[in-house]
Amino acid sequence: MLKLTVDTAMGLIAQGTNFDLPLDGSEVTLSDIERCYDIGRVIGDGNFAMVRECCRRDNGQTFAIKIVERSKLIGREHMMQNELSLLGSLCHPRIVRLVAYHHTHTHSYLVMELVSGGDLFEAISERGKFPEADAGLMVSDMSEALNYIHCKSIVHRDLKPENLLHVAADICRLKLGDFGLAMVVTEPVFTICGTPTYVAPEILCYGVAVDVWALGVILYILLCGFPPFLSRDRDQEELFQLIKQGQINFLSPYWDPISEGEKYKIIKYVAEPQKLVHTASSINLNTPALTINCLFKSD
Ligand SMILES: Nc1ncnc2c1ncn2[C@@H]1O[C@H](COP(=O)(O)OP(=O)(O)OP(=O)(O)O)[C@@H](O)[C@H]1O
Repeated sequence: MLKLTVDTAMGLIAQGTNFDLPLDGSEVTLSDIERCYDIGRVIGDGNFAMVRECCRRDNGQTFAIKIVERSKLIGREHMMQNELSLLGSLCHPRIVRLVAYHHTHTHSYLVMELVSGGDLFEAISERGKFPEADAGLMVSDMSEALNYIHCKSIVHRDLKPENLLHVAADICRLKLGDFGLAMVVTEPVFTICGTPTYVAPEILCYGVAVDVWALGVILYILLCGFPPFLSRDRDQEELFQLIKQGQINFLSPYWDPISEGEKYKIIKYVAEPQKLVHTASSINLNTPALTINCLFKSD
């Protein structure tokens, strides 16, 4: 048995018990993993990973285990590194906690806090849209998470409903996960990435403001059930054109019950990051994040 050690650089959490696997990232076998964890049902999947519930055999604690086939990451190894080093360095109640990670010859295993209420994408698919009060709570949680990472100059770059997890079913409180595309920004970046619906217009030159833009898009979807920028033919070029024009429409009858004040705030909110990004080197996104935080509190 190896005594569990804390890797403070990675921000890994000590459990203070004997544990069967090394936590320094050195290679183990699948049977080592299975000896430590009872790996259960699938709770989610993405382009690169399958996420399952798991239970530590020694003390019965449950976690989510993200299983990544390493062959799928060839050329994208940095995604795993980001998730380990950036997520591992974060500790915030609104951000999914990374507990440990293990590698076998073929797979990587990220053991994370289990956030059991399902992701926001599923919730939007089921409920369509949310009352302003619930949307306000969720936006406030996202805003707190963003504020925390932005203060550390970390940009998430893939803020979308699939990466926001409900703490419990029917409770509108969220935690942010999937830091595969996250990076530290010290100067404007010139890479296009993310998911088209949530991509900001300044995709050719941006900073942490891209997360604030995506939050604006999510807020719009929460309130009416469909995205503000949409190509009927699913044409990505057309979608990017619409995003660059930045014209937000509040279609009737969907937006009729929502106050003019809220609509104005959404426009301001989506417009704000663009203004900030154009001030280039000294990007400070705490301001819009706080603005978002107050969106539903001021009326
Ligand atoms: N800690 C967790 N607790 C509960 N469910 C989770 C957790 N982490 C991820 N999930 C579920 O698994 C899904 C996929 O996880 P994740 O987004 O991290 O995978 P990915 O392959 O990196 O995704 P992408 O395709 O966006 O790159 C999430 O949408 C969510 O439903």
